[in-house]
Amino acid sequence: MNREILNLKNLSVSYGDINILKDIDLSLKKGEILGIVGESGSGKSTLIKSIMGILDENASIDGEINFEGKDLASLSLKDYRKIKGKEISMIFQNPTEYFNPTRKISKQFIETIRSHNDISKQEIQKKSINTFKFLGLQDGKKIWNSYPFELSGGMNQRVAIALSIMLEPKILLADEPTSALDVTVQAQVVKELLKLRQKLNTSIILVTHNIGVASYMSDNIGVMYGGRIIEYGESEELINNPKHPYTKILINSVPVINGNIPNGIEGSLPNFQDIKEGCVFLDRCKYASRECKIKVPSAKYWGKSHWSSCLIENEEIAL
Ligand SMILES: Nc1ncnc2c1ncn2[C@@H]1O[C@H](COP(=O)(O)OP(=O)(O)OP(=O)(O)O)[C@@H](O)[C@H]1O
Repeated sequence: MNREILNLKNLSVSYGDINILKDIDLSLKKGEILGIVGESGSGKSTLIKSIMGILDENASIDGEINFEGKDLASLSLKDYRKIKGKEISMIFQNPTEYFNPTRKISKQFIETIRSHNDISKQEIQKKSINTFKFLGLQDGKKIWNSYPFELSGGMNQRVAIALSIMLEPKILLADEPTSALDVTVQAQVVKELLKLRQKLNTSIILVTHNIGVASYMSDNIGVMYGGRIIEYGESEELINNPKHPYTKILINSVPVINGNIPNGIEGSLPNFQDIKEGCVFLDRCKYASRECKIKVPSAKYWGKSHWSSCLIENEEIAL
């Protein structure tokens, strides 16, 4: 059994007076890929930014982020900096957030790697070109000497992935890593992330709005709604046997080749400032009862690790 590498306990995050993440409990094992799915605005980025220690200045954090025996939420910025980028690294949705457009790739790699490790420029160049190759980028020398604007979006994303794995992080946080790319490049990036896990046993948290991508890649999936995890389980089990009405809607909204075009998801997420008591999915749930208005559902277990938080008896919820 692989050991646990990250454990979030009662993690809550607020921006000013507005609470966004509420009581998140999650665990990640060595070599595990955990998918976090939900619509835009459900709090997915806030979750991984809090693990990476890059929340905006107006954010406050409560609860624990335990990484190899240290609670990251209580570390000083200086100690956090030693971990982030090296032991925990992140791939952004848009590689332009990563690179400075006016500086060559080589300079940016050397600077980032040297801020953590004392290795020579030649060694960094050699390792970078090998990492480019590992990610299917053949012309490594040319890329090394390029500016980001000279590379395509797909190439930039893979070079950004190369930089984030150069120091062989134990955890890789991937925030919609494929959504800015065209479909063929998306498939390549997904394959490379899987290869990375296979080669280095890296643990990955993959944030995506696409439950199809999450189910293909992840061992376990957490479904996020209104800043809460509302269902969690082993991927295949969760996809084949969803329990929360929102998970069922999300699964039905995935386009199927040669199948019906899904209708999308009716309604919109609640405003965070309006979430008070009761179930967070209340306004969009056609099964909601009076009890759902006043009671926050606790986790109901359907198997060893599969749980959902919903008060409605599951037989009543049609797929
Ligand atoms: N610095 C901030 N100050 C105030 N509110 C913020 C800040 N950053 C994010 N939010 C709010 O937090 C909520 C959750 O945003 P978040 O980006 O985590 O969601 P998301 O699920 O990742 O969405 P997306 O897929 O669009 O990135 C949103 O309502 C957003 O407006």
